[in-house]
Amino acid sequence: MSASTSTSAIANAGGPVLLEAVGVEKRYDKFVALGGVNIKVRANTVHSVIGPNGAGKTTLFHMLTGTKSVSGGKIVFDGHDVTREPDHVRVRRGMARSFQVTSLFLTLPVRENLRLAAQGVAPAQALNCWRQPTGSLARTDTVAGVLARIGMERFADTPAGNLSHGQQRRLEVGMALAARPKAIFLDEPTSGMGIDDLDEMKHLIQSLKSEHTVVLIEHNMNIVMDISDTITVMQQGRVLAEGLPDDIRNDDRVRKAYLGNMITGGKA
Ligand SMILES: Nc1ncnc2c1ncn2[C@@H]1O[C@H](COP(=O)(O)OP(=O)(O)OP(=O)(O)O)[C@@H](O)[C@H]1O
Repeated sequence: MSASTSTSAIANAGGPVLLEAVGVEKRYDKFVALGGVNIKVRANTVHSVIGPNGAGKTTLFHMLTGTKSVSGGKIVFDGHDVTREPDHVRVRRGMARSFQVTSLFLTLPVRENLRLAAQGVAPAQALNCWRQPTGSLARTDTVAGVLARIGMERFADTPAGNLSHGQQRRLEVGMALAARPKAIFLDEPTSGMGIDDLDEMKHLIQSLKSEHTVVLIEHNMNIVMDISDTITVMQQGRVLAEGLPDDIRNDDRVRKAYLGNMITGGKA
């Protein structure tokens, strides 16, 4: 299966295209990190990006969310050409990215973390007294909704630094949700998690697509195969294949390039 032959199956999954990258390139001097990536993410789906280390997954996230500029190509989000827009403008358009633990205020309770995120305050800005929080001051409803969504109501008053690793990872997702985004970008949300936390994170991600669109980088193939509507496989800065989980699982080139033992138990 190639990216093109699976298009008809993908066309039936999810809503209209919310995010599209066309021929996106990223070069670092002569090194080509992305060599012309095309991707279409449909609304209210979980769209996973997988591939071996160094394939360009995180670089693609940087391009889509605007944390780094493209060397070529085009990115359209929610009907707007956002290719040259910086990340904070894309956030206002409805993109949110979940960063790792560094995005938490460790000494503040969970509820306060979410309240600040709902106001658009990131830790990097917290000490910048010149920059006012945006939005209404008390986003009580948003915070309550997010607490319920991430299943952390009983930890609302617990300082983020006292949470377990798995709970902190869920709170990071909550921080992104507090901005009430259309699309949420999760970069390895299960990394370093124990088995119990994995299941909760899996259900949380799956639950998000009723109200959001999820773009996910994830190395845990059980989770990817269980919850993805569409999977894009990257290799050496290009899209190797795209399709439904079953298509990807059975794709010979994907098995050779990446999955192999990961999904077949060594019987590939
Ligand atoms: N600032 C940079 N300067 C030069 N090369 C870079 C830079 N950032 C990333 N790269 C290179 O681009 C390639 C893609 O990196 P990227 O982090 O996007 O891969 P990845 O698929 O996310 O990998 P992983 O699964 O290990 O996180 C790698 O070879 C990496 O070394």
